[in-house]
Formats: sequence, structure tokens, C-alpha cells
Amino acid sequence: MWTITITKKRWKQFAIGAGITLVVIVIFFKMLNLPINNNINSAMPKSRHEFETIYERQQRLIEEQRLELQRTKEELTRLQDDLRALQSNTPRKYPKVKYLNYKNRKRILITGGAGFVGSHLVDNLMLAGHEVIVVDNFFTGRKRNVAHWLGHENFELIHHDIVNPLFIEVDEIYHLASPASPPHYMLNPVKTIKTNTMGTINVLGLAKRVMARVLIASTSEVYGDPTVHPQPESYWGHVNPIGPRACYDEGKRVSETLSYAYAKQEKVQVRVARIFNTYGPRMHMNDGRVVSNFILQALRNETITVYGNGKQTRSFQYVDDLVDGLISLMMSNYTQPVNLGNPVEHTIEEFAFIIKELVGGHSKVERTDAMEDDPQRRKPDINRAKKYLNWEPKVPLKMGLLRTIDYFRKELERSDRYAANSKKYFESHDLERSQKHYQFDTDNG
Ligand SMILES: O=c1ccn([C@@H]2O[C@H](COP(=O)(O)OP(=O)(O)O[C@H]3OC[C@@H](O)[C@H](O)[C@H]3O)[C@@H](O)[C@H]2O)c(=O)[nH]1
Repeated sequence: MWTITITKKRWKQFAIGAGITLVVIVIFFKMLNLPINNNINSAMPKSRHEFETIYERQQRLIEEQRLELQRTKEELTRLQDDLRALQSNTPRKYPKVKYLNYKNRKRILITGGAGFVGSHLVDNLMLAGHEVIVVDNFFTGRKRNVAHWLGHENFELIHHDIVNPLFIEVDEIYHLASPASPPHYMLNPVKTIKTNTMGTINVLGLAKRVMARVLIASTSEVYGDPTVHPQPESYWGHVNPIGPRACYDEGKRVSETLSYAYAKQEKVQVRVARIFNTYGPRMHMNDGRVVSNFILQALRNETITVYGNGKQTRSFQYVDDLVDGLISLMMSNYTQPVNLGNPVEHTIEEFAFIIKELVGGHSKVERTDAMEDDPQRRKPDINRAKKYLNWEPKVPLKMGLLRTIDYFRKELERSDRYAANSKKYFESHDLERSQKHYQFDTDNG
């Protein structure tokens, strides 16, 4: 009895197994689109001709599917374009700006407003409820820095080079236009001098015509390689007038001279900020200054390059502190130059290790050739700013650096993503299409 039970069970298992196998075979042939008869042998091609017919049918099917996929891709691209167009027509969401009545709301021009410092100043003044007009030639500035305000009723962006005159109505002008990073300003020294001389004359001329108050962004570089330490505003500086940095140093010195000449002769209200080394988000990846170089090198695990023996010093302020200082100076009645900087001083070598530690990774710190005429010690005396503006920097170095590292980490991810997407795009057959369009356009002149 027991034996019979086992046999029955086995028989049942065999039947189920056979059933499943049959179903699998049927599905397989269905997938191949072959005729299925009860007799499996009849599904097999019987002749070479029949085999070729089946093969051709399969090829047609594959081709149809490829075309379908291409159509779907095209449809997706079209939908993406539609979405983009819709987004550009839909009112955008802006950061909430304060309401200022007509009496308190000012029209403020910021030359170089799409740059690193300028764009932070734009944010601050926009949020405070003012009307802001940015003028930039986009040599080092980027539309992306102010893109979040495009279309806002209080905001205007003008692509203009300030070496050419500008005729607009404004109440205040922050004149920030000029490359500020040594490799950038040395790239085209003549242009740097023109921007800081002719550009400043145009700005002061505009200020005179419309009776606007103007703040000139000068620099710690007017002290050159200082022989007085720390540097008070009363120090006249130690500048090589024909060295590689002269286009900037002397350019800014003339800019200051012009400001006080216009103040004396034309009664223009001028404010002069001597800006010390500043860092923060929105610095360009190719800025070339020490903060961006060191952070990017550390994030990429590359060698951190210290120019010279690394014993030269700098004092670094976070961009938010600078912007507060600039606005306080513009609002004050104080007319003499004011240093805006953080007096905490570090050697560049120390600074390299601070960044290495904050970023992590396994970069080495190495010394390379020194920069010609590199100022050896720099630290602002900020007593004037404390006394007349009630201003001093608030953001500690580590906090500011962590924010900046976070920004550069995202910038790196963004540029990697961009490179990968662009590679994918140009490898796809869309390239053929865009080339055809291009061909078509050029064929038509
Ligand atoms: O990769 C680098 C870059 C820079 N450095 C050194 O780091 C120090 C700072 O150099 P930066 O290029 O950041 O800036 P600098 O202090 O020379 O000039 C700056 O001064 C104040 C501002 O007005 C300007 O933004 C800029 O001119 C220099 O001693 C430079 O030689 C490095 O050791 N390695």
C-alpha cells in the first residue's frame, strides 16, 4: 500500500513537471513567433527557404522595434522642449523680497554684479527690497550667479562693458567691475588698466550726472608688498609700478585718485573700500586664487601647490562679511578709504594644511616656484571700520571654509555630470541630426 502511494506521488510530480515544460516550450515558440502545433517538430523550419523567411520576419520585427524606440526618443525630446518652454512662460518663484515704499526704495547699479562678490551683494540688496541693475561684460562674471533673479520686477541685467559710457538713472552705484584674481588680471593687463581707469571715469561721470553716491571697490593690493604691518589706511603702500601686478595695483590706485578728484572737483559723493582677500561660494572653478586652487586640489586628491616657501601670509574674510561691510560703508557718512578684511592671519603653508584637514583625502602639500612680486605679509588694520561703520567680520575661517568646500564639491559633481551628459549626447545619433540641421543652416548662408 505504502509503495503504491509513493508511485502515485511520483507520477503526479512527473505530470506537473511535464506540464510546466510544455508550457515553457509553447511560450518560447510564441516569443519566436513560430507556428505551434501539437507536434513540436512541426514548428521547426523544414527547409532552408522556411528558415530564411522566419529569419527575415525576425529582422523586420527588430527593425520595427528600433524605429519605435527612435520615435519614442524623439517624442521625449519634444516633450522636454515643450516643458522647458512652459517653464519659461510660467511665473517663477523668487526669494521673498522685503517691501520698501517709494521713498526708501533705491535704484542701485552694481557694475560687475554677476561676479563672485557682486552677485552676493545683489542678493542682499534685492532681499532688502531695492531695485538692482547689474552691468557685467561676463569676462569673469557668470549669468548663473544672478539667474535666480532674472525676470523679477526689481531686477535688471545689462550686458555691457564699463569701459564704454553708460546712461541710466540710478541713486547709488557699487563699482565692482574688474577681474580680481591675479592670473585673470594679468591675462590682459591693458584691459585691466582700462577697466580700472576708463571704467571708473565712466562710473564717476554717471554718478556726477545723476547725483548718485558711488562706492569704489579698491583693494589691499594698493599697499603692494607692504613694509608696514598690519596695514592701516594711512599707509601709502609699496608698489612696483612696472611689475606684473601693476596693472591691477596701479589701476586701483588711479581709481581711488579719480574718486577723490571727482569728489573734490565735482562734489560726487564717494566711498572707497579696500577689500582684502575674500572667499566663498560662487568663486569660479578657474578663479586661480589660493582658496579655490587649494580646495579643488584637495577635493581631487591632487598635490596642493604652495607658491614659494609658503611663509607669506594672508588674512581671509568670508564673502558675507564683506557684503555687510560694503553696505555699511555706502550707508555711512565716512568718506575716506576703509579696509574691509578679516585680521586673522595665516601663512599660506598653514592654510594649505587647514584646507587639507577640512577636506580630508590624501593630497600632498608641495612647494613650487614663487610668484613674482608676491606680497609677503598682509593683514588689515580694521580699527577704522570698527569705529566708523561699527563693522567687523563675524564668520570664523573654518565655518566659511566648510561652506566653500561644500560649494566646490557640488560644482565638481555638476561639471562631471555635465561632461558625462554632453558625451552621451554627442555619441548618440542625435549628433547626426544636429549636424544635418547645421549643414542645412550653413547651406542657406
Ligand atoms: O595655488 C596657489 C595660489 C596662490 N598661492 C599663494 O597664495 C597667496 C594668495 O594668493 P591669491 O592669488 O589668492 O591672492 P593675492 O593675495 O595674491 O591677491 C589678491 O589680493 C587681494 C584681492 O584684492 C585680490 O583678490 C587679489 O589680487 C599668494 O602668496 C600666492 O602666491 C599659492 O601658494 N598657491
